[in-house]
Amino acid sequence: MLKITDLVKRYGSGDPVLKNLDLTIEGESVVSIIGSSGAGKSTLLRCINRLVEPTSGTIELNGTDLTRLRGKNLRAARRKIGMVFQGFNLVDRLTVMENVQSGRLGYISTWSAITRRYPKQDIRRAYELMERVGIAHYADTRADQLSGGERQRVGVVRALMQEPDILLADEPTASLDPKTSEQIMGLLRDLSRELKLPVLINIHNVNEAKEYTDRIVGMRYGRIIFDDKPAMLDPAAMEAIYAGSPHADRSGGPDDKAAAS
Ligand SMILES: Nc1ncnc2c1ncn2[C@@H]1O[C@H](COP(=O)(O)OP(=O)(O)OP(=O)(O)O)[C@@H](O)[C@H]1O
Repeated sequence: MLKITDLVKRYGSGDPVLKNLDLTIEGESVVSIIGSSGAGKSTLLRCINRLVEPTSGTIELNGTDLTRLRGKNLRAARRKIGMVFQGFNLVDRLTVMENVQSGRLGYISTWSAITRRYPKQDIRRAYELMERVGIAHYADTRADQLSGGERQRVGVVRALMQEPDILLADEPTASLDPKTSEQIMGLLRDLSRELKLPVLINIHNVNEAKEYTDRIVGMRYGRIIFDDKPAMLDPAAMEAIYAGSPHADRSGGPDDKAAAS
């Protein structure tokens, strides 16, 4: 369970960009965070894995307060947080298998990692996951030979190799065409169910949030102003979240066919 309490983030001496946020995510559920540009969605995700240092408040993952951890304990806790990125963050010149195995860094010895002598069980697990997402035949292919959707599948498998307790996805479909984008969202939803893994997705595409996630959290100016099932995201809620922001912010950008109501 992820339990965020009274989270504040201020960059430098400016106004807080996260203002006393409370958010709890239990069990296997797919939660999307929506909101206009600058609402604080990425900052929230980055506070959870401590890429950004929270100013105050607590972030508990299965009972451990992540905000208090340092050094070895922080590294151990981070292993339990899988991250999927908009730009995939793969190492292009490495193969798919090598990229996927980088999710095991921190679990295996430095020597094994440098010599790429991965433990048998890690190779077996990688193949299982790659089969599951349809990229096993690319195991020995360089990452830069793959399409965007395939690269994101590599990113997902790499995150799952960490045996995470939660998966965070920062605009995971923003670089993909609409069809591929839907496939990746469907995959994240299905994997959440199969692996009983909570997934938190920062997403601009409201239609995809409605279709593929169980719960929508709407942010505005650093606060959560909507937190409910997708069906409850009515025009009034949309207006509260997006009032005054450009149309593209409310839907999926220029490629999005049907604007959110
Ligand atoms: N490293 C930083 N230093 C200073 N201010 C920052 C930094 N990162 C983000 N901000 C500011 O914090 C606010 C929230 O930004 P954040 O990126 O979290 O919003 P967002 O909702 O994810 O936006 P987008 O959808 O455009 O990615 C913005 O005003 C932004 O300018």
